[in-house]
Amino acid sequence: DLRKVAGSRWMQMAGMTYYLNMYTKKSQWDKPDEPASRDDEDGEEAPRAVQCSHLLVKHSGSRRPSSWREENITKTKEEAMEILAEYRRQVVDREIPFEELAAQYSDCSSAKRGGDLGRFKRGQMQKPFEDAAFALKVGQLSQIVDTDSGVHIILRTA
Ligand SMILES: N=C(N)NCCC[C@H](NC(=O)[C@@H]1CCC/C1=C/[C@H](COP(=O)(O)O)NC=O)C(N)=O
Repeated sequence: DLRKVAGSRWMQMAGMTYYLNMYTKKSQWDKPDEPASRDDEDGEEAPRAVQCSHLLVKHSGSRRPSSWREENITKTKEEAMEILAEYRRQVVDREIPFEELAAQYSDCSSAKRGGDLGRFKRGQMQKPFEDAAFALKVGQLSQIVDTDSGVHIILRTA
């Protein structure tokens, strides 16, 4: 019954007939026959907390279209995406270190720390950011991530 399954950190989603591993956030149709494991498919343990740096480019649709860099941010979301895609290319092609670009161009106050947000657990950051961050391996750079703050690239550092 549900309690026994849930007790083993699997959760049957109400009304649906699939099971969610509360550690890895992976879901499956068939009822699990053993307690949920922390390890995901490639044996990596699902982290409880991650440390990330990010480079945020805000736009006119951002929840707070203002930053230390620019009092009143009016660029469109499309323009922000183009700008951020170029920053991402410079990082991938190792033209400029991530920290340097974040320090100079990120619209988040974390720019002062090269984009470092410190360690955080699930439940602290906006969901799209959290999901992207927790899917990264240490040292990996995300694709462009869209939140109410604007558009970001995320580097997992620990
Ligand atoms: N725990 C740490 N270090 N700080 C608390 C973070 C709170 C969290 N923030 C975010 O989710 C945005 C997206 C990822 C980073 C982030 C930074 C925002 C972006 O700028 P804003 O849209 O706020 O002007 N600036 C600060 O909060 C939230 N739940 O709103």
